[in-house]
Amino acid sequence: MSIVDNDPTNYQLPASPLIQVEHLTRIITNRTQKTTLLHDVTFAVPAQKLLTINGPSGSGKSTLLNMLTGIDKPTEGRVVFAGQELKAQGENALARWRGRNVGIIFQFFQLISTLTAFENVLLALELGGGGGLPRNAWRKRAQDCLEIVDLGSFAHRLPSELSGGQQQRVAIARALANNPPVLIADEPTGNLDSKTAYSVFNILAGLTEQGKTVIYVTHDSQLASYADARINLLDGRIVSAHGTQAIVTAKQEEVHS
Ligand SMILES: Nc1ncnc2c1ncn2[C@@H]1O[C@H](COP(=O)(O)OP(=O)(O)OP(=O)(O)O)[C@@H](O)[C@H]1O
Repeated sequence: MSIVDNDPTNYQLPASPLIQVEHLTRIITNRTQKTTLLHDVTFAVPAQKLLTINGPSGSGKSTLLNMLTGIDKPTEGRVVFAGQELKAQGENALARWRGRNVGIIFQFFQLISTLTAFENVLLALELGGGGGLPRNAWRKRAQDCLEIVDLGSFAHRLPSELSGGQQQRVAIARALANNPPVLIADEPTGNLDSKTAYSVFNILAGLTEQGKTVIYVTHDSQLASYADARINLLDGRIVSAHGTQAIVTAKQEEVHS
């Protein structure tokens, strides 16, 4: 077991972590067996950086994301977000916390097909309460979010009139609508060709300069390597990490990549 912060390009003072993941273990028990989906996972998510969670199918990425968003609870360990432990909150409080603090971006965009790009973003403001803005500022905010992802002139198109990459940019605009400090993207480019994937990755990476902390889950190790910080998972354990304080729990002979 070792603590690593071994990226030679990480010469700046590390930003203080916004999210601390401490000894997370998730075990599922059914009638016949116990399955360990995550095993003693510890790392810090640096504020205003993009951190990738990388690993092959079945390595535990989605399980870990569900803990980070408070959708699932760990069997052991805890997630501490800006000093507050998630587990300590009830379901309703957690849902409110998610609405204020986390914008989620999905692999298949999950835009509402009958609404325009603008209306999809506006709906997020209506459902999320506008991120502290008065109602009369929401339409401008929706348009501004589309401008951030360079889709201002596509605001009145339906999702079916947009390319896959453009739809994912609308989904990023929607995630930004209520101005959360953290964006969590679950295989956001898994459904896109590599060139489009790279441009969507760049948009998300660029948002760190506007103060956002981005957690980006991907099975694409090349894309993951462009990130400020990354952890690599295999069989529910961290097998390596760069640019973040993480505890590697895999034994050397278990590392396949
Ligand atoms: N409810 C469950 N019961 C038993 N095993 C589960 C359950 N949910 C997930 N698993 C197993 O846990 C492991 C981790 O799954 P997880 O979905 O977190 O992986 P992943 O890295 O996100 O994979 P993918 O890239 O394919 O989405 C897998 O082996 C999966 O089969």
